[in-house]
Amino acid sequence: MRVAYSVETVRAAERALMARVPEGALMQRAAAGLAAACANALGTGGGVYAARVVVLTGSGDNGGDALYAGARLARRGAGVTAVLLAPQKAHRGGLAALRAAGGRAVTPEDVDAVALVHRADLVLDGIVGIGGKGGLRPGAVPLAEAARASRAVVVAVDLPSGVDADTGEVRGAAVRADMTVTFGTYKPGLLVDPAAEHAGALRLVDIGLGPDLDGTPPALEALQHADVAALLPVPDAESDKYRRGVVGVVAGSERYPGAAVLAVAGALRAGAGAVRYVGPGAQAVLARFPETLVSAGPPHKAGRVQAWVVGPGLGDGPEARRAVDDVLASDVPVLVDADGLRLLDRDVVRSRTAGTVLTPHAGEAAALLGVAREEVEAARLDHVRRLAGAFGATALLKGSTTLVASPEPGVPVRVNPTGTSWLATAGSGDVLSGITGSLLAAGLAPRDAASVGAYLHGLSARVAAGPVGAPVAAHDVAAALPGAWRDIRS
Ligand SMILES: NC(=O)C1=CN([C@@H]2O[C@H](COP(=O)(O)OP(=O)(O)OC[C@H]3O[C@@H](n4cnc5c(N)ncnc54)[C@H](O)[C@@H]3O)[C@@H](O)[C@H]2O)[C@@H](O)CC1
Ligand SMILES: Nc1ncnc2c1ncn2[C@@H]1O[C@H](COP(=O)(O)OP(=O)(O)O)[C@@H](O)[C@H]1O
Ligand SMILES: [K+]
Repeated sequence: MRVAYSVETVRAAERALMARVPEGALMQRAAAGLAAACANALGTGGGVYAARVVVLTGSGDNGGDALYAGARLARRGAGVTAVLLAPQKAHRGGLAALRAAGGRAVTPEDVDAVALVHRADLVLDGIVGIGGKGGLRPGAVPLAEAARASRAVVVAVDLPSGVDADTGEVRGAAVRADMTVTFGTYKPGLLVDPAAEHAGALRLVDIGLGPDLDGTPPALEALQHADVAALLPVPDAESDKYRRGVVGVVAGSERYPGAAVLAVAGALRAGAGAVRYVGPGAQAVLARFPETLVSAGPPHKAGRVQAWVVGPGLGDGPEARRAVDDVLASDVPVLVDADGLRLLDRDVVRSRTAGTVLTPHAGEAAALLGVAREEVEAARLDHVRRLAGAFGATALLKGSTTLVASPEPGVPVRVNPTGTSWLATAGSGDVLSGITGSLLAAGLAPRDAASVGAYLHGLSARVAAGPVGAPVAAHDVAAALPGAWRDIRS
């Protein structure tokens, strides 16, 4: 499991650790890891010797880390120039170390710092770290823009400056890095868009915080292969199709029969022993998947299921509404997606005794919360938590960096590490609904079903798109599920 802790938790752990180690030790550990990562990045170009390194230096310890790392690179022969954005407040020890190693420090008033950045091989962003508030100050903006436009490798120190470490929000100008070297633990903002998109590749440097973080719940967690492998429902010798779980799918309409086919496609390959389909798309479903058990009539007459999926392509007529009410009245877990989200009654969801999983994209989440779509996209972590709290349900917010929040406060949000923007294709959400519903039917808890569902879905899309990347259709994602499943279990 990859975990991210809030700034408050990081600060407390750092205080505890600092009390036990010599003064400055943590910063040296950070700087050593940072310099090694920079040397590595330069190694793929011309190497450290004679490389032109510019250190964008702010007023806090983030600048201190960057200056000490700059000193280490200077000792290995790099030409290092620190651009001091707040000359009076630049970290004294770091500055002295840089000068002693043969580096120099300038201010944007003395020199054309933008031109320096344009000529650099490597730019270290030590403007601001976990102490940052808001976007970049105006003085730093042209330098951040120049770094992005230049050929230099841009390495952010701890965080790309200007992004919010706790929320993943970017409320102003921010550095865009090729790589972020972060210290002690990941911060939530490094894993959640839009901030995550600014971070580039992530490197974690161990500074010894582990023991002081243990025992505090992280703010965010990301499953990895081993975690998912442990959760996947695998049949044993005693299994039969009913014990593996039966998932009911209420999806599709005369107008959108394809949504039914895609939801069933996901459900069939995600662990349940059987799939029941209820709705007007039965013919289309059977033509493609003869193994589906289809029935007409209301869902509660379809036979026993261990979980329902309701919503994809359902339309919003009276029958669709009745189907949503019918399913929500059941005593088994229910996943509500797409049109179902427009038809559900919040109080009904809140009063359910079995689990409910809501799977909106940003637009649907915005409608459920009565806010603008842009607000949800700008503050995904905040809104997924609000959604789960408001509906007393597990909320899976789709999009780049899909998030899963539980209704109980204090439970870490899960962020999905798989996925690809090739998934932004019509119908791929229907496949996700089927997968996640199938996992619910197989007995996974709502939070596990939603996060494992997103993981499988994202991995399947990567498998389907291939290592170089190519357009995939939603049915390709469903077809790639067995390959993703095998990859996780191998
Ligand atoms: N505390 C520790 O033990 C360690 C801290 N480390 C480093 O220290 C950093 C935190 O240092 P600080 O607490 O000094 O905080 P920062 O260096 O992140 O920033 C604080 C300073 O930046 C200014 N500032 C705030 N928002 C700004 C903005 N938007 N634009 C420009 N300036 C802004 C503040 O006025 C303040 O002077 C971490 O991110 C990490 O890089 C590491 O050395 C590891 C150990
Ligand atoms: N830019 C992106 N990067 C990664 N995944 C994405 C991106 N855009 C969309 N997706 C994923 O694609 C799927 C689209 O689902 P959805 O919006 O419901 O579409 P549809 O209703 O057409 O099925 C979701 O799983 C979502 O997380
Ligand atoms: K930074």
